[in-house]
Amino acid sequence: GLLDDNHFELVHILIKMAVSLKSSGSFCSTQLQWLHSTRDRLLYGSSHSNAKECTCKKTKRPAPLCVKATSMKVELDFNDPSWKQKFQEDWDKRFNLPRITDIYDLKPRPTTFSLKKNRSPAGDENGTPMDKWNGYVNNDDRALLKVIKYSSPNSAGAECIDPDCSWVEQWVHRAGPRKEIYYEPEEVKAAIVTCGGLCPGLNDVIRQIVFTLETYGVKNIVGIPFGYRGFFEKGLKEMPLSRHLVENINLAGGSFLGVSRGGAKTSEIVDSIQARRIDMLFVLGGNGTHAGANAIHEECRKRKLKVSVVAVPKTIDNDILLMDKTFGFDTAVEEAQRAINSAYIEARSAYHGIGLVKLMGRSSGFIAMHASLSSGQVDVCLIPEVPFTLDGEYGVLRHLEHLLKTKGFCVICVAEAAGQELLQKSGATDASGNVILSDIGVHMQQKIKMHFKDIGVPADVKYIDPTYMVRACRANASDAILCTVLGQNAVHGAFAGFSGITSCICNTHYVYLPITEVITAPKRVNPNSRMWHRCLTSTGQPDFH
Ligand SMILES: Nc1ncnc2c1ncn2[C@@H]1O[C@H](COP(=O)(O)OP(=O)(O)OP(=O)(O)O)[C@@H](O)[C@H]1O
Ligand SMILES: O=P(O)(O)OC[C@H]1O[C@](O)(CO)[C@@H](O)[C@@H]1O
Ligand SMILES: [Mg+2]
Repeated sequence: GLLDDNHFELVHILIKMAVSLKSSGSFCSTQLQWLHSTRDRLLYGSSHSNAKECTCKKTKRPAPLCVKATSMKVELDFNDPSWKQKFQEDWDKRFNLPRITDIYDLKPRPTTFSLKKNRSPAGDENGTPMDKWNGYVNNDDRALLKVIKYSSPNSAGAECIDPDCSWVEQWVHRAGPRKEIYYEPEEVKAAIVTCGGLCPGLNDVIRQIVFTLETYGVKNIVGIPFGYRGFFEKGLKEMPLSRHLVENINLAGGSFLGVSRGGAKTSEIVDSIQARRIDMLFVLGGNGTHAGANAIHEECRKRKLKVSVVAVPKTIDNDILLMDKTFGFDTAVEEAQRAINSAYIEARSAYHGIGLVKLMGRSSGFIAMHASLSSGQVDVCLIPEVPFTLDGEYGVLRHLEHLLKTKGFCVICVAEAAGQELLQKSGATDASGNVILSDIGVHMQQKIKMHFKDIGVPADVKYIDPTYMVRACRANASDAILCTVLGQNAVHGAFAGFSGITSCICNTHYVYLPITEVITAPKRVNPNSRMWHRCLTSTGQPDFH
């Protein structure tokens, strides 16, 4: 809070000093982290680390010179030779999966899930005993979350734990069917609910959850209509689901069950879960939905209910932490680049044509960045993580003048959350409490028209806002596969007795993460990442400030 733009150079020098001073033992490990986040704040207007001010126990330095990462339960001192071990112990605790056996003394039973048909109780048709069959995932199986060893904090996109960027293994739990399960399938009632905005692939996940539940032998499967609202709104009836009913739902976009925002009252939802005798709840949604799912899981624990709450991360925005991507993102990008292509054709065919496309993304610029990269037709990509100015010598408008002069036309892709600081805030929120953003697309359209009128240069502005078209379609092939795997794994996770987890893909492997670890903040594009740099290489745009 004490630093402003003039101090950027100072912070930079301090970072360099901190790295060289670390061996002297006088520097608290987390001070470096704070310096990095301060530099990010000065550079990008926001911090990219989850650092929060605190007091360093070791050096007793006053805040804010010592910080503790919000996600870390222990404070690390990198001069302590055992810091790595402490980090890993803390990591294992954080990523340990909550289980129903944490509150119940339950005995598991052999799984009913098997891909081997016609087996005898003692073994399969070839005489192989079932316990030798290796189609199951062991509870001790792990996948590595990060695989790059950065040699310096200055490496592109570096995510370092200590100033040396030491290699520290960060293991997460592998997803999949276990040999032993904690529910009698015949007695299980399973429910599925889809919350938040629409997203391609919702129906694919619902369908796979139903298929997999039936494979275990579950007979009682229901859909909760219209998101969390379906738990307590009078007149909304649960929908019985079966393989037969959901067989073809993946052929259409949207949600077979309906979605909604707002109205999440955890205690009423859990009252309803109890009254309906639901044993497993599968929750499909984004950040807000995951926070809701975790609250339901915690409330079930408090009431000592044997209920497994398993989430599947859905959002076209791709803004959920730690995972490679959320389902629906790929399809949204594919649809978005169609809009860019139309803008390109319009701009290319007009005299001094300027194509402008606004793309969704409540907190992050992932759709805009990826659609710009995939289309290859964008000259200027603007995302919320990278501040820009429209006016002035280094502003976007001056660059558009240059583009019209040099190539005769241009295409701009702007993320809906970009440049909000340039607009008047409405202060309004939606039913879930999400801020309703001001319209950067319309603002830019007007500014561009006015600017070229003022300087007396003709410009033909074509504005495209594809909004709901990018998310109301059915999943493409890669999303359909992702949905299939995540949906099946969600069911395996519930039968394995986990609750308060999400089924996702990390570093190309399918894993379970505790929900608590993915809801601390929305995931955002790192302006230091190679991906953003690739986007800049592709568009050829300069810095706009
Ligand atoms: N912190 C929270 N605790 C409990 N419930 C929440 C919380 N935040 C949001 N919810 C509930 O979760 C549901 C979905 O939230 P939201 O509308 O923000 O969508 P989302 O899951 O983030 O998906 P999208 O990516 O479409 O925005 C809503 O019913 C909302 O009331
Ligand atoms: O208009 P709705 O349905 O509330 O949703 C709009 C928001 O939902 C998303 O599609 C997903 O979070 C955002 O990109 C967008 O800001
Ligand atoms: Mg949300």
